[in-house]
Amino acid sequence: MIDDHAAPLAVSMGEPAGIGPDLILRLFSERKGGEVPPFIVYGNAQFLRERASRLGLSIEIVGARPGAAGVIFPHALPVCDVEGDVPDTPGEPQAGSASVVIEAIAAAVADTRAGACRAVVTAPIHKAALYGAGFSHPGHTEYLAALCATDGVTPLPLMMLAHEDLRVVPATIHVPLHEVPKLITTELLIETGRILSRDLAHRFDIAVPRIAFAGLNPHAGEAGTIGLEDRDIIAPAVAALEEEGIAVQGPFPADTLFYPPHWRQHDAIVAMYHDQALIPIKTVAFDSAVNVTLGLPIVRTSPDHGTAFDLAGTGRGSAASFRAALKLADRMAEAGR
Ligand SMILES: NC(=O)C1=CN([C@@H]2O[C@H](COP(=O)(O)OP(=O)(O)OC[C@H]3O[C@@H](n4cnc5c(N)ncnc54)[C@H](O)[C@@H]3O)[C@@H](O)[C@H]2O)C=CC1
Ligand SMILES: NCC(=O)COP(=O)(O)O
Repeated sequence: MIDDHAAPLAVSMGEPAGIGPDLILRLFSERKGGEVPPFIVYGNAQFLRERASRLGLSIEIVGARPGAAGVIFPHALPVCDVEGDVPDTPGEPQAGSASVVIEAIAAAVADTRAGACRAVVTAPIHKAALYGAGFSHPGHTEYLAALCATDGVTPLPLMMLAHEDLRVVPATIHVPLHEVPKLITTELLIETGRILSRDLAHRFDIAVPRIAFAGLNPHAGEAGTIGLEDRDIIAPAVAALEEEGIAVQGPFPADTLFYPPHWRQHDAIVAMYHDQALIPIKTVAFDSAVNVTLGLPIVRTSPDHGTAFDLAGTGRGSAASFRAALKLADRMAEAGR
């Protein structure tokens, strides 16, 4: 039986043309002192050797399975090799690398679901580069939910961006803005509130999570005079969650909800769409916020940023959010034990 306390984190390599591999290699280089929890990379070992060499990092890269990662990590980077031809072309995604990127995520999830790894930490992907290889999801969040389907049932995944005391959850995720009003249903918001409350308690040790809902329209609809969704869809969801004993409030006008004295009164804010949630948190904490997927049977985190093609292969760029993602995955996995 696997002692999952000693199991590594599973880090998927992400887009090879992006900054993700650079940051993984740099964080491995900084592992001494125990600040970075042990991890195993799912990706192409030969490509990682080439990127390390480009960055001037002297790193031994060893093919491994998760069970051996803890022993290897102090002296070499364990890599669960995903075979394929992955050229090292920073800033220029290659169609031929896409299947490796997709398989790396699937393998990391499979090993984590099997208990061989403690949590999944994903490096950023460039979705457009993956569609030619059959990828059909708008992001990791949706792909991870599909990979976690059980008996044909796909869990509802929540995207949460978390930074110290500010946590935001967009109720709709990767969808065009014009589709948002029809996708926001009372049922979706109730389910979102339930999952958020449960996972904040279970994974973040917040005994009674306080959740605020943002409105959709200016001034949360101004009593139904500037749009009806706030009154007719969001308010009933808040009332239903309150009936269930969940500490919820709202809908609040979104513009002033992100005024610090307001958001500090809540453990998490449910926003109605992607940018309503992500603009405030990336504005105050771009360097250190972490993207977390809730609602899954596994822990998944990732840095809050994307592939940063302009920085890939240069050694520049901040590893702070990626480091925070590793540390948060470690803490969440521990909290859920
Ligand atoms: N979890 C994931 O897989 C994510 C993937 N993406 C993907 O990334 C691609 C590029 O997206 P963009 O909107 O351009 O966002 P981006 O985050 O890649 O870049 C935006 C700006 O932030 C800078 N930046 C990003 N990471 C940085 C770091 N670690 N240190 C310093 N500066 C950094 C970049 O240089 C750029 O100027 C898209 O294909 C998008 O879908 C975006 C967000 C998350
Ligand atoms: N802007 C963050 C983002 O879109 C990340 O999406 P995902 O790949 O983690 O689903």
